[in-house]
Amino acid sequence: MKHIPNGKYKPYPKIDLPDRTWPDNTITKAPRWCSVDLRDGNQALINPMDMNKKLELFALLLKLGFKEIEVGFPSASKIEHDFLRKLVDDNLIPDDVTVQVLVQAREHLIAKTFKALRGVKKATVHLYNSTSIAQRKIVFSKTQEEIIQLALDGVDLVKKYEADHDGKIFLEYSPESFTGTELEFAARISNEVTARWGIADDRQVIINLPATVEMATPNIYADQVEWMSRHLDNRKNVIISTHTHNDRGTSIAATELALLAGADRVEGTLLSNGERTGNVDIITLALNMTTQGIESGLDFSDVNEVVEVVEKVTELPTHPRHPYVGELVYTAFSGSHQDAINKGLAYQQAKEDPFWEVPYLPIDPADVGRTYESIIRINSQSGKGGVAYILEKNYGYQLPKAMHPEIGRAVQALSDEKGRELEPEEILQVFKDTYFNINEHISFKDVSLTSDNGTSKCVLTYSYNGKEVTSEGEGNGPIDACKNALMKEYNHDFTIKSYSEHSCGDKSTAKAVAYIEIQSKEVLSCFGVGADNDITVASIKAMFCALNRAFS
Ligand SMILES: CC(=O)SCCNC(=O)CCNC(=O)[C@H](O)C(C)(C)COP(=O)(O)OP(=O)(O)OC[C@H]1O[C@@H](n2cnc3c(N)ncnc32)[C@H](O)[C@@H]1OP(=O)(O)O
Ligand SMILES: CC(C)C(=O)C(=O)O
Ligand SMILES: [Mg+2]
Repeated sequence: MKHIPNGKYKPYPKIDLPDRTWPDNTITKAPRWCSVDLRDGNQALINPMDMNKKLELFALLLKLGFKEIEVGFPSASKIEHDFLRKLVDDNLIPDDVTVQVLVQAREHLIAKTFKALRGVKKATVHLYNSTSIAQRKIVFSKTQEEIIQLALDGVDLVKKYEADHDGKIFLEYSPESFTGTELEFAARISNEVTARWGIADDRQVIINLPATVEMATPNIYADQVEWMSRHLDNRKNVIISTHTHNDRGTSIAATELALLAGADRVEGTLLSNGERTGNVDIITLALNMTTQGIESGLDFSDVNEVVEVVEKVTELPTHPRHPYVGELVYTAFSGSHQDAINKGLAYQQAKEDPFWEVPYLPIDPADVGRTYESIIRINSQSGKGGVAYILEKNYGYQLPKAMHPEIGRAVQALSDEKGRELEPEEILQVFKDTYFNINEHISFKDVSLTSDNGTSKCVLTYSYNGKEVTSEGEGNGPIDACKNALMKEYNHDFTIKSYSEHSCGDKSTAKAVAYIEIQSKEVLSCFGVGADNDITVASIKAMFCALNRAFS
């Protein structure tokens, strides 16, 4: 690895909180959710959304159940302004939804923001300024006092425009780049902001603690949130909000631990769209709660629709392994996983208690609008159980368990040869080639059967080495009678080791399928399959199939 100069990177300091309580807590209820897709998500896009895309995403967010939606930065550009106006003018904001707008502590921007908010019944004005050591020094060249003054000037301006606004205004304040800010300073500026706003029981304030850049392990963020929770004045009227980014890949963990540490509200996006590595993914957070039996308050019962809309408006693809929604997350390729899922699904279906205990699947795919059909796919890592599953679920063949290794080997030979995943049709073709499209030294032609006092009698016609033969036989059942008829001419001795049958298809197209396993001196086990409208004929065909496979 390239040499990195000593001291270029430094460890993030520990938080002095020896009596931290969050490690002993558990999440028992959902937080207040706020989507920032239309703002943080949008500002990070190669092509920011146009009006139609914003409207489509807004409609989706409402459908999912969001009650707080950051709709943009209306003072930033015409489209941001026009979108908010469109929502207001076309009456698209439901009464129980609060729209949120982001703004800097600058008068002309706050003035424009309130102009755009005209007619909004309930809005959160989200005021931010960076408080981090680096930004104070590099971007603003301001002292702590000057940065506090900047924030307080912003609060004064919001109050000034609030007075003329016909509707309810809530204040959200973000000490932006919180994770790069000394905790004492973050608490001080937040307390000055809430006091200047006039925090009270009927005038609560959202203090958002952004991991604008994720800089440390998630336990550190939890410590910071607990520390702030203890140091914020009038805590009962402060809504502590999280806003995590995913620079270190742990935004989900950081948010969950922050909830343990006392956060009340979560800002995030769908599928993690947002600056750089993205904002925290609300789908994952919410469905993590669902899998713990907690009502998330959001409806992710059709994740495919969510993915479709988000991919369309962001023009970004979704990783196939994205938690809960990726194309491959309800699919198992490897044999032991397939076997366990297969058994687990059967077990789950058979029991009355709803507790979900299917191995390898932390959530029932049906609960998020995904199907069982795609669960098991076949490649060279797959086992016999997966092959049997595909043949049963897709084509109705219920292969006896003892037959699984035989067909499993045939399918694996093909996937090894192809070096890729096999489609269900290719697996069916292997099945047909193995049991139906085979060389025949002996083939079934016709049978007539009678029964007399428990004895079956048959007249069996078949061709053997090119010659047509008709012979009679008796036995304790039709198959036994046919076997005895056959043995008068056929020169391979064999016994029938196992037999099973089932019907396949719906009433109008149903046919019988039979499986016969034979054994002889030369062959320990060989299966044959037969299908016919008549179950007895299907069984005889299965016997002929087994003989052809064993002795051709
Ligand atoms: C972490 C986040 O996601 S924060 C949100 C970031 N989102 C965006 O920036 C998207 C929308 N932003 C924009 O369109 C533009 O930046 C605007 C319209 C807001 C402002 O545009 P402009 O004034 O033309 O340019 P710009 O953003 O570069 O302004 C920088 C100035 O604002 C100051 N500034 C930056 N943030 C703030 C703030 N929160 N409060 C007050 N002043 C601020 C800077 O110190 C700088 O001051 P200087 O000109 O004295 O050096
Ligand atoms: C505006 C703020 C909250 C933000 O997006 C961030 O800090 O990441
Ligand atoms: Mg952000």
